[in-house]
Amino acid sequence: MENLFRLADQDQGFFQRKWTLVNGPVIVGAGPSGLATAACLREQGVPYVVLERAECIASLWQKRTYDRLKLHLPKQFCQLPKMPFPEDFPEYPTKRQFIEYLESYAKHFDINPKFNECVQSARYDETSGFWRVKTVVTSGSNRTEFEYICRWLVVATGENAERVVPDIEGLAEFGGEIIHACDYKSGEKFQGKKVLVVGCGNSGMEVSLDLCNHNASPSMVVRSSVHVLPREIFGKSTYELAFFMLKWLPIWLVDKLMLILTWLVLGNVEKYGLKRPSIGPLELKNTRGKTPVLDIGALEKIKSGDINVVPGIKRFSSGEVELLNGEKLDIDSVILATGYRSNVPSWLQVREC
Ligand SMILES: NC(=O)C1=CN([C@@H]2O[C@H](COP(=O)(O)OP(=O)(O)OC[C@H]3O[C@@H](n4cnc5c(N)ncnc54)[C@H](OP(=O)(O)O)[C@@H]3O)[C@@H](O)[C@H]2O)C=CC1
Ligand SMILES: O=C(O)C(=O)Cc1c[nH]c2ccccc12
Repeated sequence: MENLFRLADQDQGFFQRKWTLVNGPVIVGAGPSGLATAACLREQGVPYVVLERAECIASLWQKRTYDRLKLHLPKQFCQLPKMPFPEDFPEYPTKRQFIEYLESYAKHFDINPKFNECVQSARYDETSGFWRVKTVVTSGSNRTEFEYICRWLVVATGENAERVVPDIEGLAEFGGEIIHACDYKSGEKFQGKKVLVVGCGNSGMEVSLDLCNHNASPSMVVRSSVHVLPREIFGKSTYELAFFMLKWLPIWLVDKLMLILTWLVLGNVEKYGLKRPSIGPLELKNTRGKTPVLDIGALEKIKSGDINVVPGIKRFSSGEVELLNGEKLDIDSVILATGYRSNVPSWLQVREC
């Protein structure tokens, strides 16, 4: 303890840093994982503090998702521990239903995150055996620095904390609207527009489909390769099937079987410009974290030509994009479905081994 007080005192220089000793873990992030951790600790009677940079739980779900979003894995794979989804939820809950469930989950387990509190750094102090977690609390234009001292740190900030915005030549000269997929809500305002969707992950595919459904004309950039799988294979969830097979079979064999089954359901998708990676879908998820696309209708639109699949981008110019094959397209808007990244490396200070 003496060590601890010395530690906390070091920083109390010109302006006083407020600090608290947490008698249990500090959980960073009030998304599904942070909430699940907090609920399990609550049940065990372990105290904790949840720190959340946004002013609400599950901010990615509440603020950075489009209207038509549904879970694309069956509900039994997405519910949090100790409280199942309500019986009347459909197999694939909507974003609204999922948020509603998370809100009632937090309420049920009496989880009260500290909102608007952003972790700046977390460092483990070997001498004292404590974590030192520095935060900034924002309230209007006020910023207050704070520090938590705790024995355990739970990192629950996810893989999608920050948007990835690529630096593509000429993007600044394009002149039309450019948004990231996290700011896309619906295709309504793109009616009649020619839209370039950059990226063909689940976001790129679903945004392109939504644009079609709102009578816009999307071109979707596929710069490398992508695994498109059906959401269901012969009435069974593809994810469930893969999950089941993995109990008995090695991953390479499950990958082979999944690709055979996928071929039976979807046919050869490479002829539509959707080249498959050389590594199987599960192996790719495992080694590179790249999620397969679970098709919910975009493929039909690609086959019918309503979604135009195009190769990588060379450069943008005013109202136009030039592709790597030399083709030039007139476009009105650009949607960057270029993915997300974790922000953990920017604040978690771990010693290099
Ligand atoms: N219904 C659901 O449950 C949904 C789930 N998700 C999930 O959210 C997570 C994020 O998905 P998503 O937003 O699609 O991001 P992803 O990281 O999965 O995909 C990003 C895409 O952008 C491409 N890309 C990146 N930079 C460029 C560039 N400069 N030029 C051309 N293409 C580029 C990537 O291509 P490359 O592969 O060549 O790098 C890739 O196709 C995933 O886990 C996904 O499964 C997303 C939407 C819906
Ligand atoms: O949606 C995600 O983030 C997933 O991880 C889905 C997923 C991972 N591995 C799979 C294998 C087959 C189908 C879906 C998935």
